[in-house]
Order: sequence, then C-alpha cells, then structure tokens
Amino acid sequence: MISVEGLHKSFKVAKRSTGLMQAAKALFVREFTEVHALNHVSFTIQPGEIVGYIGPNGAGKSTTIKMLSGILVPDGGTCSVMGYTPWKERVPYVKHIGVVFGQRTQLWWDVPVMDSFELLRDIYKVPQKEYKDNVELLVNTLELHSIVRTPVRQLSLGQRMRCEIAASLLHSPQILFLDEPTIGLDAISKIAVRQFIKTINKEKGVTVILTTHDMNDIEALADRILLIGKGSLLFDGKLNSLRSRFGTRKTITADYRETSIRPDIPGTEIVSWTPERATLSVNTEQANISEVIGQLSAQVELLDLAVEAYPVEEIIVQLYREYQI
Ligand SMILES: Nc1ncnc2c1ncn2[C@@H]1O[C@H](COP(=O)(O)OP(=O)(O)OP(=O)(O)O)[C@@H](O)[C@H]1O
Repeated sequence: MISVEGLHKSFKVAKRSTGLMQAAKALFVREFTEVHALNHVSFTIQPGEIVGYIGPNGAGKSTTIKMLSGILVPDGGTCSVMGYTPWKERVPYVKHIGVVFGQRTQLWWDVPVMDSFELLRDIYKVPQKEYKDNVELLVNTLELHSIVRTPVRQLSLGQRMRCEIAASLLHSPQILFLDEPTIGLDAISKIAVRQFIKTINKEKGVTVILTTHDMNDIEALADRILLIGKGSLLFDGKLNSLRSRFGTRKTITADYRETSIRPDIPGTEIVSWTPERATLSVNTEQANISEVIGQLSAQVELLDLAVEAYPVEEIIVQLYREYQI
C-alpha cells in the first residue's frame, strides 16, 4: 500500500548571530547550514497495518509524514501510496488519505465545527448518504455532540483534537496519517482516541501511520515500529520482538528513607534517582531479582518496593541509547 524508497530531504537554514552589527552584516552576506532532515529512508507498509513512527525531536518524522501526504517534495527518492506519487498527484490522491497534524488545524477557526465538516464534504465531494453516516458515527464515537456547534477558536485543545480526527475521516479514507494525535489530551480523551483508532482500523481496515512521543499510544496501538533518528531509519520491526529482546529486563522502583547514596548493584542500571526514590533496570540474565532486592535493602532503608516487567517507554529509551540518538 505504501512503498518508500530512498527518500531524502535537506533544508538550508540561515545562520544568524546575535547583535546589531551581525544583523546588519547578514543583510549583505548570508551564511547557510544544511540540515539533513531525511537520509535515504526506505520502508513498505501493508494494508491494515498500524505503524508507530517514532524517534526523538528533530528526527525527521513530520518531514516524512508531510511527504507521504503530498505537502512536501523530497530532494530525491520515490514514494508510491496506493499507486500515487503523493506530491505529484495531490488532487486525486488526497481523496484516499486522512491527515491529522496535532499542532495544526484543518478546521476553519471562526465557524462552528459542523460548518467546517460541511465545507470538507464539498471539497472532497463526499456523497450525502456516506457523509451523513460518517458524521453520525464520528460524532457518537468521539463524543462530539456538545461541541459541533461551537466555533473552533472556542474549543479546548482536547476538544479540537477530537474534531480534527473526525474531520480527517469524513471522506472515508483508506489511510490515516496521524502526527501526534494525542498531544495535549487528558487521560480519558487519550483512551477514547486510541480506542477509536483501533476501531476504525479493525472495522474499516484503515491503515494507520502514527507519530507520537507518547509510548502508551505505541503500546496500545502499534504492532510495528519504525524508529528514525537523525534522518535515518534505524529499526523496523514488531513491538513484540523488541519486548522479547528486552524481556530479560525488569524494573525495580524503590522508595527509601532520604539518603545521598545511589544504589550500586551489579547487573543493574539506574534509570532515575532522587534522594527518596530510585528506579533500577535489572538484567535478569546477570542478576537475580531477590539478590538485587537484598543488596538494595543493605544499601538504603527501604520503605516500599515494586517490581515490574520492562515498560515500553524504557524499551524505547534503550533503543535510543543503543542507536545513540
Ligand atoms: N521548513 C524547514 N526548514 C528548515 N529546517 C527544517 C524544516 N522542517 C524541518 N526542518 C529540520 O529538519 C529536521 C527534522 O524535522 P522534523 O520536523 O521532521 O522532526 P520530527 O521528528 O517531526 O521532530 P519532533 O518530534 O520535534 O516533532 C529538524 O532538524 C528540523 O529542524
């Protein structure tokens, strides 16, 4: 469904020093640096997949999504989505995709949400019956009843995000690009949005490409992860295979009486530390959990303790460390 081959993109960024003299100089002589946002990235995505596209800030995620949705032209490489080259055949192509950029809006700021929906129906030429069914489904499942008559500028971020997701699906796209869809949502809205994404994937077979910094989104939704760092694709695989790779790890969170001692135990790594709480990552192939707890209680005065399987968040941190990004 999506085939990306050797996509690359660099941006020229003007170098500017501070100060009046430097600003005056910059009027005549401009210096540039080149940022390699994407470095020959290749991958394929099959219909019906939910793929988590992750990486640290500035890794190149949004740049990729912009290319896949046709709003940015690469310097080189090819991309075929449902047989279209997104940036060349934008008009017929956009009928097949939905896009949500968490940081931007596709809704008209000053008009009620429902008016935006109707404008989008006209733009995408959605047949009346399909539009009516979709609005009903989206309003019900995303709980928009009380907000669709409100102008967008009066909505909270979370309310707007739910409307954005609905707007992106009015024309029944087969592919949904979500760039940070749960940014700024409260815990209940996050769960509702995740549940909704799962439902449209399962029931309507919508393929989803999701960028997020929220690892709970990844855990709840993505079977497969694409990891990008400094513009290069570093890992492409199943979340489960990562889990089994890091399955030899467990996390111990210990609360203790205030101390300046940082626990030092062979076979463990400190994930976080404060004078009253430490989180340790234990490699169970190198250290026995009960021995670690024994050593820990010899070093600090334990008040409470929890042992957990390795959380996805930590798996991703380990991956970032492994790839030095
Ligand atoms: N229009 C632009 N002009 C100049 N540089 C840009 C532009 N867009 C992106 N970049 C640079 O390209 C790199 C990749 O940016 P991109 O927005 O794709 O990162 P990202 O992975 O989405 O990051 P984040 O998680 O912070 O949103 C960054 O170094 C960024 O500064």
